[in-house]
Amino acid sequence: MYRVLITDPLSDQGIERLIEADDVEVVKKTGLNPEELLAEIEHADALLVRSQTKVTAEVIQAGKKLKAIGRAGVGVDNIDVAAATSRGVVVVNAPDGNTISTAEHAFAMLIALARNIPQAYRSTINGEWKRKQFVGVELHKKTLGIVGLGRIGTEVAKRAHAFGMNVVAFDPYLTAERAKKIGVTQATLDELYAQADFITVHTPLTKETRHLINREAFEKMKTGVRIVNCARGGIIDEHALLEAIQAGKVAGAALDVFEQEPPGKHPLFDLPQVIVTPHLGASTVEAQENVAIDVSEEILHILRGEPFKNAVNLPSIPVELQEKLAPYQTLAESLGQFIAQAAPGALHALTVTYSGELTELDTAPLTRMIIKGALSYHLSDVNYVNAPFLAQQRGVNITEQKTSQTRGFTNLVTVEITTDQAQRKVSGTLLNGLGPRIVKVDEYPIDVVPEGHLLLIQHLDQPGVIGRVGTLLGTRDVNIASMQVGRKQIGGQAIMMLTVDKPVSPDILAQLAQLDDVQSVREIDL
Ligand SMILES: NC(=O)C1=CN([C@@H]2O[C@H](COP(=O)(O)OP(=O)(O)OC[C@H]3O[C@@H](n4cnc5c(N)ncnc54)[C@H](O)[C@@H]3O)[C@@H](O)[C@H]2O)C=CC1
Ligand SMILES: O=C(O)CCC(=O)C(=O)O
Repeated sequence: MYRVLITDPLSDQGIERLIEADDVEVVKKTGLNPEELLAEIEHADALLVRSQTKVTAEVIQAGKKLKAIGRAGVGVDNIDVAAATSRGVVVVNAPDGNTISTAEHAFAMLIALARNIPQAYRSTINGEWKRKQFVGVELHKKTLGIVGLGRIGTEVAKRAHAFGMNVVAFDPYLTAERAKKIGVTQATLDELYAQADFITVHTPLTKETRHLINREAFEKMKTGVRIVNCARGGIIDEHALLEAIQAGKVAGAALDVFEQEPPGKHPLFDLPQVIVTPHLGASTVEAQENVAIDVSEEILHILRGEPFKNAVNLPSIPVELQEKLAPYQTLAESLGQFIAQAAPGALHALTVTYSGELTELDTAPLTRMIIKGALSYHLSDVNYVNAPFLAQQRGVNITEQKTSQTRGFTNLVTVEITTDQAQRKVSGTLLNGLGPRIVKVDEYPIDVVPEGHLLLIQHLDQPGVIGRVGTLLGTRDVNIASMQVGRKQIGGQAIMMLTVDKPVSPDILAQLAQLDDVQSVREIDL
């Protein structure tokens, strides 16, 4: 039974799938203080949050069983993703479910800002009738500058077109084709600042975007510009904004998000040109249901070991690619496990070479499986999420390459490692209908199913050696299920690969290594 802890208010309809799942126990505990959260997380297999819960490294560390953290929404700045990655915890979000709601909110803020709606409302209900004071401006024929043309920025652009606005956009990942398709003019930031009557930001908060809109940026803008931030507090330098409004450079600002949330009493709130909402972008019935459904499904997939798509700390893999790579996953992981056990010493470098039909595919996920397999021999707690991170942390040099040399196989994966004591190579293939096979160790051709208990014996190709190995194992009650011998030339170096029915004890391994013509013995458990 998986325990899923929910610590922020989520839509009840949205989490129905979790509640109804036979293998899940849902524990809802909102408003926990940090100590209570540390106590609760200890027993949780997954944690589900919105933006209130601060999922710190300490919380992740305390989650001994934690496998997944789900964010019902987009921004994961309340989660220490690096800490989750190093602990091998998958972080998933729900990036699509609140796009429309947030775009609509940004647009509502834009209109409210242009027409002074909140200020006029407050004045009117206070008994005033100040029609002259609240004269606004039209959006029609004005230029809207969008910084960040992702999901939400794009939806805002569509709405701006409906209002007859010209749209200029800056996004480092915006291509000319996409700009054309959306109907926006691609601009540099400086061009956008120089042209825009309204600016709305829709980027994540990153090192690059923190205080992107700062004093220098305001100086480059048109006098009378109006600014909207429904993305993340901190993208706009609030102090610089305050100065720019006081100086008359900025005519108004609409803010849904703040550097500190909740912001408490903020000097910006004393300015009549500033309108605010308490981080309401995603607060619609629809968005909350959508994100809760999406993230609940992702959590179920992760806990059940099924494919999932919205991981923040894993590269996203299109479903068609996942389907094509799925049959190779066992092969990849067992090649990693095999090679790590086949060579003594600390791993320094690992090179993976793909050939045949695999050269057509994005094989990065398979390399990740191979690294996971290789590291799991030396490290506990290594998984698909943290494997590359752990390898990098230990200075293991990972290389992935592709070659057209198929050596007669329709697909071939070769893993080569260098340790401080040895170099070894193993190649495997996926045989149609028969599953994974190890087809080569170093330069010796063999044909072995990569599973169970294996003995890899390096020896001289001399009469009697196979018999001596068989006799020793027989007298020590170790049954040999299969044996393969590979050699390059008669009487030269050779390898023997045996599949045995049970683990072999260290003293038997030592006796095997003492046999005449036997050079080395490695036990491999797959
Ligand atoms: N107020 C609220 O309640 C909500 C806020 N958000 C926030 O809105 C923001 C946008 O969300 P989405 O559109 O879903 O994300 P997205 O990932 O689809 O789009 C973000 C875009 O920003 C661009 N970008 C990144 N760095 C940039 C830079 N330095 N300059 C210009 N563009 C840059 C990216 O290329 C990307 O196209 C996020 O910060 C998210 O957390 C999202 C939902 C609700
Ligand atoms: O959960 C919320 O309402 C916040 C939504 C948000 O900011 C996001 O999805 O990035």
